[in-house]
Amino acid sequence: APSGELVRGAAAITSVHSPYARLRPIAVLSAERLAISDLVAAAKWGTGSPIDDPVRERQVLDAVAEQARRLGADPVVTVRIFRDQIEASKVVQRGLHRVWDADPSQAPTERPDLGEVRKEINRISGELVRAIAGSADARSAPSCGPVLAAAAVRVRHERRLDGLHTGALARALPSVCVDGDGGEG
Ligand SMILES: C=C(O[C@@H]1C=C(C(=O)O)C=C[C@H]1O)C(=O)O
Repeated sequence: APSGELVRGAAAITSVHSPYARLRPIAVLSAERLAISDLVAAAKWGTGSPIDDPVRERQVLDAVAEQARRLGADPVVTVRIFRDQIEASKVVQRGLHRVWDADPSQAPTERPDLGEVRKEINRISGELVRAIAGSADARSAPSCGPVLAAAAVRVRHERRLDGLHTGALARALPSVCVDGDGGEG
């Protein structure tokens, strides 16, 4: 039989309370938000709608701040993380538009409705606010950076992310850990 120590070690890794279990959903939801950004890019392609939409960004940031407050989480930290999520979405959109400009045969032939796509973004953003609110301990632990990086690598492999989406995922995450680039430290 495995030693008690081994069992406790495995339990610590697989527990829903482990730092990995707390941080992995942030990486997963960030990757999902970036996958939806492909649809945002398709919705805007050929319409003249700009990739940067500061009015919509303000709405997104105000909404997540309010959700964080309702959950008793820190709205300032939540907004900081979402500024990176938005930048990452624009990395994906610009990258795809560049590819489609260079080779129009790769461009989407159907145009999704931007309003519908944004409803999906809102849903994922709400889940992400919950994941942020539930991970305060893991985000302030010294292990946060390495654990989050491990989660991102795993998501990259599971979802077979291409270079564009891998780079964008890295752009989405630097403020998640309290001592990350966006932190006060
Ligand atoms: C995703 C969009 O593109 C950009 C990114 C946003 C986001 O990540 O929420 C919001 C507005 C745009 O600047 C969008 O227009 O909905």
